[in-house]
Amino acid sequence: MQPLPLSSIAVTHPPAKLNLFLELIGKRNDGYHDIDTVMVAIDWRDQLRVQQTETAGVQLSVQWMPSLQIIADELGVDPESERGQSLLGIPDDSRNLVHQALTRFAARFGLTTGFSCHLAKSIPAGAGMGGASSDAASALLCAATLSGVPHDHPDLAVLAAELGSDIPFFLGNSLTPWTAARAQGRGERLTPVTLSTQLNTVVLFPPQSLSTAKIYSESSISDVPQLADTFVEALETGDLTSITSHMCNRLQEPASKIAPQIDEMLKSMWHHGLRGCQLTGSGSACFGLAESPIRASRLASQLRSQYSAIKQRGDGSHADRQTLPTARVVAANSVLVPAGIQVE
Ligand SMILES: C[C@@](CO)(OP(=O)(O)O)[C@H](O)COP(=O)(O)OP(=O)(O)OC[C@H]1O[C@@H](n2ccc(N)nc2=O)[C@H](O)[C@@H]1O
Ligand SMILES: Nc1ncnc2c1ncn2[C@@H]1O[C@H](COP(=O)(O)OP(=O)(O)O)[C@@H](O)[C@H]1O
Repeated sequence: MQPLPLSSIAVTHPPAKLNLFLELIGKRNDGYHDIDTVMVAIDWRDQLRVQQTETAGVQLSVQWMPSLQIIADELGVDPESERGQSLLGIPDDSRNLVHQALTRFAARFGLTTGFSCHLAKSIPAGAGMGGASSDAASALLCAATLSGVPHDHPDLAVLAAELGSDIPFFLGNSLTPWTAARAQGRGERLTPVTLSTQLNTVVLFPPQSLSTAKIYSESSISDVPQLADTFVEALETGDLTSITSHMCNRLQEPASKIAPQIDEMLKSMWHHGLRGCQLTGSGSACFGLAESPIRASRLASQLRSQYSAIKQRGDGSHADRQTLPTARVVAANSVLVPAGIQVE
């Protein structure tokens, strides 16, 4: 495949993910955990635009969609405050996984050119929704598209696994994209899972981001870990009752101890009629399943109005908003990974 002209811009919409099942199998010598997890990609997306540049290096700009202030208001935080910064501050330098992915890609494929990219965020950070990992996988695929590297080049999977445990899931399989996959080992050993029906979810993100490393370090491994086999069979039947009765997330307990609002959110989600309500990944976002897209959007608006009613009852001052329970509420259905790439 030939490299595209430098004027070409690759555009894609990295999806978030939810862990429908997550069990800790054991502690590894490299400090990671052996896990057995089943992830599904959902239609809550960032937007990434990548262009090649004549000069080497990576320039990255980042913004929140639709705007930082609107997202901060939804979360009830002051974007200038320390809390707002820790929740909404996304690095635009080598700390960003997109920057790291493009830098490693250029080195691995011996490029003399560089990349300029713009990342528009919608997926909350520190939510357990894999936002950074999904952006990094999309950055690798955009770079491959622009520089004429086939999407099934084995070095892309190597780079993904080096960059993070969740990135191989989002890299997907360009020949047969998947909606859900079982991830074992650190998360790099993937087995596609057939979803016989679309999953309709409602996701709540409270104004609190959690450190993946800290949640893992506070977790404990069961004497009898459950494997995901039975859950995968349930998923393949598409029967919601069977699916929800086999869902689990071993990281929910340590996360709830650190962020007690998680238990409140889950109680409210069950009360509204969502099913299989649980934490995703290392949190802090929680999700539940609904019988249809219509019901998911109806339950999402009920939860949204419940939160805004609570906010209204406050005196509206910054201090008051900092303590009121708030959350971003989104209805999203399952989608394919990798996300498609358009070239402008
Ligand atoms: C928890 C999960 C579940 O899907 O997702 P998130 O909650 O991050 O979205 C993943 O295991 C996170 O994958 P990822 O976010 O890529 O983690 P990494 O950057 O590779 O690792 C961050 C830290 O988490 C811990 N870690 C991660 C993966 C793993 N299998 N065992 C671990 O103990 C390690 O302390 C590691 O240093
Ligand atoms: N492209 C990115 N988008 C969001 N956060 C990023 C990105 N690159 C690096 N980060 C950093 O990664 C952390 C959030 O990672 P993310 O994958 O969104 O959360 P989680 O691992 O909980 O799913 C934050 O500390 C953030 O500063």
